[in-house]
Amino acid sequence: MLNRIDLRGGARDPRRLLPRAQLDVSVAVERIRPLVEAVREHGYPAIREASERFDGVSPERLRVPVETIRAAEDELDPQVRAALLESITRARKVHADQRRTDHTTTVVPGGTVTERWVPVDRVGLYVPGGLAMYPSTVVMNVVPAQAAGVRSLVVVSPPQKDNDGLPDRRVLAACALLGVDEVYAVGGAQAVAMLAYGAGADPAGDERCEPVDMITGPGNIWVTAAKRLLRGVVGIDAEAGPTEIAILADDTADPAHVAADLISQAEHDPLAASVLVTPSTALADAVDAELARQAPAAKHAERIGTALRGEQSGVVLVDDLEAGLRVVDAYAAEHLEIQTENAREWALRVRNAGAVFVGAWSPVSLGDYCAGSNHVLPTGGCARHSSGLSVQSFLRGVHLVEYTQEALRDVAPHVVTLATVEDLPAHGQAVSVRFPEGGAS
Ligand SMILES: NC(=O)c1ccc[n+]([C@@H]2O[C@H](COP(=O)([O-])OP(=O)(O)OC[C@H]3O[C@@H](n4cnc5c(N)ncnc54)[C@H](O)[C@@H]3O)[C@@H](O)[C@H]2O)c1
Ligand SMILES: N[C@H](CO)Cc1c[nH]c[nH+]1
Ligand SMILES: [Zn+2]
Repeated sequence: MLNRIDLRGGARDPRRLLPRAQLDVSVAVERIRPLVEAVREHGYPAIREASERFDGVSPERLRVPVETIRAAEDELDPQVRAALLESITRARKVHADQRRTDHTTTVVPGGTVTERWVPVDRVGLYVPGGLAMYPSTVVMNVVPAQAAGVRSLVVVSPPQKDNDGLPDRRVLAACALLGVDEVYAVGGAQAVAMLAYGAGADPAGDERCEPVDMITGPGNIWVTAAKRLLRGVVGIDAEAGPTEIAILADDTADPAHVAADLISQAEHDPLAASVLVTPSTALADAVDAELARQAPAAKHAERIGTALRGEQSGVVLVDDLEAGLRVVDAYAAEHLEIQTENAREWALRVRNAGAVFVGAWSPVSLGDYCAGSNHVLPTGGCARHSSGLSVQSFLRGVHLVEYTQEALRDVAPHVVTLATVEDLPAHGQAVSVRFPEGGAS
């Protein structure tokens, strides 16, 4: 069922040979550029037009009334409430430990640098809602932002035809559980553009959305493309686009579990990627047989089948686990499962992955909801340079530089020398002028 890529015999450039979708983010950026421009120029009317076109519904007012958010919590199924609260509690535990403390370094007597961690002021959190609904993503966005101390949080999520053009009810309830009361019914690239540029007074009323300083959260390829396009106008977290799972497995792995995990992430999107890397042809054959058995019976069989058959998915055959490790490092998956003997030892050697799931009892689905870890993770190879969402994503390190007169006098000749080397003498002069008696050059 899965495409086979045979890297046995020492293929030299695994990164080029590994499966990845052709419709990549750079192509999508050009397609959404006019829409983003229209939102910047026209605000609400352009957003409405895009919602009508892509979501088939455009609510009269984009901002969800606070009473509607609260009512969604009141109406929440008790079992769903309990599960969300468990997810919030576990996520809060892990994220509380991520908070960095300010630190002062005494560089020389009288000369200190203090690093202060200052939260971003206003943040826009994207919660997807196209093919699936994501109350869990409210948790994964909001918990780290709150732990960082962000003062102003706004959630955007696509309008739903079956909820009067409001975002999904469970998404609204999760917002209420976390105390978020600024929510807009808008999704896709238009939501990202609205957050970045703000949207002025709505002709239909008096609402307005103030621009944010940073946008975080996952989404489909259009959302990811808009984040890439608007990076710089606003800060963004890593690109967290269509989901990916890679599994490094040997003969000890259970093919039924491996197949179920590959299917679980293929369920997100026809563009999702499911990749098995193994030295065992016996396992590859058994997983294929399991996929053929399990995938057609899944609720979302159609998009699962599209994702599994797509060029972005496949089985990569390698000589041994050492070669497999090089392959998964080159691939840099959003999620990497290690289902091998001594899984932890292999996991600790992984350099590039959004998150690593170790052994038979830590499937990606656990991390999606209730492990305590964050599920907003870098895709498309971005795990080579970026991390998943964390408290740190919402903090900026600001240096406080404090030198006494004596400490500045001591180092002044070095500053003047470096300024002269760079032919920026005014820099040196800004120090020398403070010591007219000399000694600064
Ligand atoms: N990497 C991560 O951390 C992570 C986490 C959760 C989900 N995901 C991914 O998020 C995605 C969720 O996708 P989804 O579709 O369910 O919800 P979504 O909210 O991301 O996308 C739906 C929105 O896309 C917009 N849209 C559709 N076609 C468009 C077009 N041609 N141009 C501009 N906008 C368009 C619609 O307006 C709609 O509001 C999946 O790909 C899933 O794999 C990733
Ligand atoms: N697997 C997704 C991250 O790529 C997160 C998620 C949310 N709900 C289910 N799964
Ligand atoms: Zn998932």
